[in-house]
Amino acid sequence: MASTPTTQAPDLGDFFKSVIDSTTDAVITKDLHGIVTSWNRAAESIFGYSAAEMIGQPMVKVFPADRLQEEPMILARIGRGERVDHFETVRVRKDGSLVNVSATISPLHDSEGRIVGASKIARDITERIQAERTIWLQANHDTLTSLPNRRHFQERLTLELARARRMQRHLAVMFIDLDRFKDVNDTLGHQAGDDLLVQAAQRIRAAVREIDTVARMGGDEFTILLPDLVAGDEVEPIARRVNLCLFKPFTLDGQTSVQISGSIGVALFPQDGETADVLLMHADQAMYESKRLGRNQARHFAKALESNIRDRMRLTHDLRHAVERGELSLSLQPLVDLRDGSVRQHEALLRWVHPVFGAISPSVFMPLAEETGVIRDIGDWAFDTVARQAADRSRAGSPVIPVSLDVSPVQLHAGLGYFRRWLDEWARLELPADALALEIAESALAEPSDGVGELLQQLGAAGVPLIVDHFGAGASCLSRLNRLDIGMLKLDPSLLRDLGVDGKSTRLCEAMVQMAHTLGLQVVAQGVETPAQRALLARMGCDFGQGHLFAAIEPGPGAEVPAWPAAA
Ligand SMILES: Nc1nc2c(ncn2[C@@H]2O[C@H](COP(=O)(O)OP(=O)(O)OP(=O)(O)O)[C@@H](O)[C@H]2O)c(=O)[nH]1
Repeated sequence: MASTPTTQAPDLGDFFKSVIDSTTDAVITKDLHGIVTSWNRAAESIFGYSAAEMIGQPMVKVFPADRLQEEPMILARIGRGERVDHFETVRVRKDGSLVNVSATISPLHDSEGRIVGASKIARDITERIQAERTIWLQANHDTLTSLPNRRHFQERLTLELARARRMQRHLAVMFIDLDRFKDVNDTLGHQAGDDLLVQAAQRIRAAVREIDTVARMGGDEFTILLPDLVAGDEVEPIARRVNLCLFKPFTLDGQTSVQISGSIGVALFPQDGETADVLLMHADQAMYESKRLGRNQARHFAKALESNIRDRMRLTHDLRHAVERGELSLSLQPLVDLRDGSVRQHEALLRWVHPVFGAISPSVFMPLAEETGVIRDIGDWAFDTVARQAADRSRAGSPVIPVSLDVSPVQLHAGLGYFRRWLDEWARLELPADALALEIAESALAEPSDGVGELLQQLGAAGVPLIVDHFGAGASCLSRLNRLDIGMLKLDPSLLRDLGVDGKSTRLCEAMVQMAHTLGLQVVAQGVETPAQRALLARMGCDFGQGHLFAAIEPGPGAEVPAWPAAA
């Protein structure tokens, strides 16, 4: 800065001039019209204007456009003889940059006590404000995604609730939990998981309105605050957009394509809760309802709870007609020979696409089908479909690939008569007896009633290959394996989770494969997802693999984004 005379107020003695020029605070005086009358060295360095450039100029020359209204307010207070203490504001430097200042402005009096202007002492607090901002950002934001964190979200929610109450508006809280995110970490690594979280955060942010707050609550949980709603039904299309944006494949590490989905719960103010805590809790509960009903969907808290029972009744009712309405389909999952990669067999899995609710997870409809006994009709339909397809292939001269069907305890309790029709029909179609296998869950074997044990023996004797499904997931009943005519064991996917990562899990799998082979059983590993798992299983002698690695993750009907569940 040029060494121009800086203080031009004629009434200050040399002593005071040197004191004022030696301070690091800007010391400025102005008249009652806001015209600068003195400007010390520190003012020159803080604002970048020399005294010559400022004296005689309006003080507002250093005010940003959006703060111009502060000057009349300050001058009015000075005119009333009041002081403005530690006023924190922003000013603009000569180079256009902004500077945060804390100013104390006091009235200046002439020798007769009349107010003639104001003195202002201003301190540059830019560094302090930036440090405070950094601390605030760290305390209120998630470092991975840069989204607001739980604490910030709760603060915003509390503020917006107060506003919604005042303005008589609605407000919504959305709770989102990614589905099966753990699998991404487990199969592709934590870094890829992080990458997915960052991309998911960006997608969710882009799917909502500018005024909405998206936060990361931790792990794979996100929340959205939707303020200023006229009615709750505005939330539905937003929830849909969020479901859709998460359902589109993600590219991780620039190359691996991964598909996930999200389960959403919605709670509305005021109908579902009046406070931040209650709304968050209810949105969370509704999110769990979405998970329970098959994931990849959104549920509204009140509707979710109210309609829970109604939905069950409706699904139970509709399930009875699903067969005749053509809503069921079978998806064939290949069992791949781990030695040469050939497909030796298929498992036929049931899919149900409900006309209103969309794809319903088998984990939802199978228990209903069992409770109501409808599973017997559905089982018959599955058998007839499989038999027809096999007969068509056979007639066309193609080899019949063996297929297995899941059989529930309810079907087993129906006795041999139920299966006799299947066996007769299979024989009538001149299909190979060993080309139809039945899969029985390990749990059904644990304590089979006498009738079921006998039935399994009869089926085995009739040449029907029997497979134990989900072996190793529950109470494995090894003695049954020996007594019944079981030909194959399917290891539960949970056994593969830590394969190759954790030595114990790897040894456990190996031991199960050896044990099965000792008993003369073939082994299928279910839930094979990576080439590394496949190679390891092949090395330990496992016969077959089944899972995403072999069946491309095709969306198919089971993976459609379902409709918002309308209250029936
Ligand atoms: N990569 C990564 N993983 C995280 C982070 N924070 C938590 N996790 C993992 O996120 C996973 C959350 O899994 P859950 O939500 O319990 O389970 P999920 O696999 O999503 O299954 P569902 O929620 O039942 O669909 C856990 O495995 C955590 O270890 C993180 O910052 N980065």
